[in-house]
Amino acid sequence: MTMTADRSSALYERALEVIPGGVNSPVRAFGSVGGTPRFVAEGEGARITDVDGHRYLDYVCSWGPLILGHAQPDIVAAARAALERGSSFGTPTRGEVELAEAIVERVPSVEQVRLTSSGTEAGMSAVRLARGATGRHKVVKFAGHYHGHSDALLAAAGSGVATLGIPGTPGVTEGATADTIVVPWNDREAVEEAFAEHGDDIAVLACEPVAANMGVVPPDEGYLAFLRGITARHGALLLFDEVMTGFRVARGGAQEHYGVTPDLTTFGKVVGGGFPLAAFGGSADVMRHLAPTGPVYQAGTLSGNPVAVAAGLTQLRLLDDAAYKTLDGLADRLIDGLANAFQQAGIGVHVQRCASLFNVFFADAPVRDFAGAQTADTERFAAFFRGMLARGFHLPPSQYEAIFVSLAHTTEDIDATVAAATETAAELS
Ligand SMILES: Cc1ncc(COP(=O)(O)O)c(C=O)c1O
Ligand SMILES: N[C@H](C=O)CCC(=O)O
Repeated sequence: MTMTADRSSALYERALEVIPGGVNSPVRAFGSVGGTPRFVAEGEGARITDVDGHRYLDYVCSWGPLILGHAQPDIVAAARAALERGSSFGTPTRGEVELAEAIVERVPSVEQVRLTSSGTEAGMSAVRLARGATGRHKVVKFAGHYHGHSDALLAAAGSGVATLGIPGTPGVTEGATADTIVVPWNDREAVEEAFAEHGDDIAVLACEPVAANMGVVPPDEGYLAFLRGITARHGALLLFDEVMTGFRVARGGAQEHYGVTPDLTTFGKVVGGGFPLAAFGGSADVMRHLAPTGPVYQAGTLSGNPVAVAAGLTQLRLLDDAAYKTLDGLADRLIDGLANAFQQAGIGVHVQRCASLFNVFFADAPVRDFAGAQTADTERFAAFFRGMLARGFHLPPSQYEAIFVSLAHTTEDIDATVAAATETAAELS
């Protein structure tokens, strides 16, 4: 069970000299679980191999995009063919139109869509558009929800901000968040109070329809419909950040799963097929405010990059109803197995989920909001993470993140994961 990580450690030492914290996104550091991040040499299907030659069953899947697994042959072929035709043109291509049509067809609330290179850009642009379209200033967001790292949305954020316990980010001025109102998730009264006080000036209420950057915390029954109602009554826009949930929890995302229609939606991860591509969209009436049609400026040198577009389009086309059924079935099997493993070990956990999006909270009670997530036992999560890594299972290195299964995982993989979790849980008890 002792695994040497000599080459990963050596690369990490080199990285620490030239890259802040040795990583290009904070969640990749093993900050809250201890040890050295594994430097990956290659991935295939559900597995990655690190530079020391160890193979891991991967449950990070690039933090969500790789819903079909690593180096999926159709995606590789589509990206390669696109690359051979040219990597970027800075002028429109057919693929962009086809990807926009594919999104619009799957997500009825979206009549028009603009492609960006990251979820952060999509969220930032959607908020700017909401402000421009309504002529209002304020944004309501939820504690523990993460919409990327643009200044106005970084207040009380989840993901790495939560993992590292960063209270507020230096460099984000008070002015930048002065119009951001943060409320607790699943709390109706707090939202009502925010609208009672600022209703005339709220441009947009943004949420992850399933919170998945503070662990996975689904909305209480009827909560999304409540948000739809109150925003509509006050003339504010409702923004669903479906960067995580889009094309994962259902073909049409969380809005299809819960039957609630937002005004604006952001996408990322799955829509880019593992390449830097994201998007935001909404009704034509709202989207017409964007330049060049309207005055709200938004742009990007590599937006709609043809290689990323080819990969994303191929991935979306492969995700039919049967694919989601299979994915949810794999998640069912894993979730049941994990719950049993911890029950046998006498360890209290709550495995929270929406479709195939889930995580394990070491907590006595279900988690409904960020404050609840913060009371879960992160030390125990870290010990579980280390036990699983040593057995060849690569989980996200934080309880504030979701665990991702892909269609490349097999039932045998899931059963092997459950067996490893059973051993690890027995060690923890
Ligand atoms: C829900 C959500 N929104 C936005 C983002 C930001 O996307 P990106 O990392 O591509 O900037 C992420 C992930 O990082 C996310 O999970
Ligand atoms: N939780 C983040 C997004 O989903 C993880 C990705 C990152 O920030 O690197």
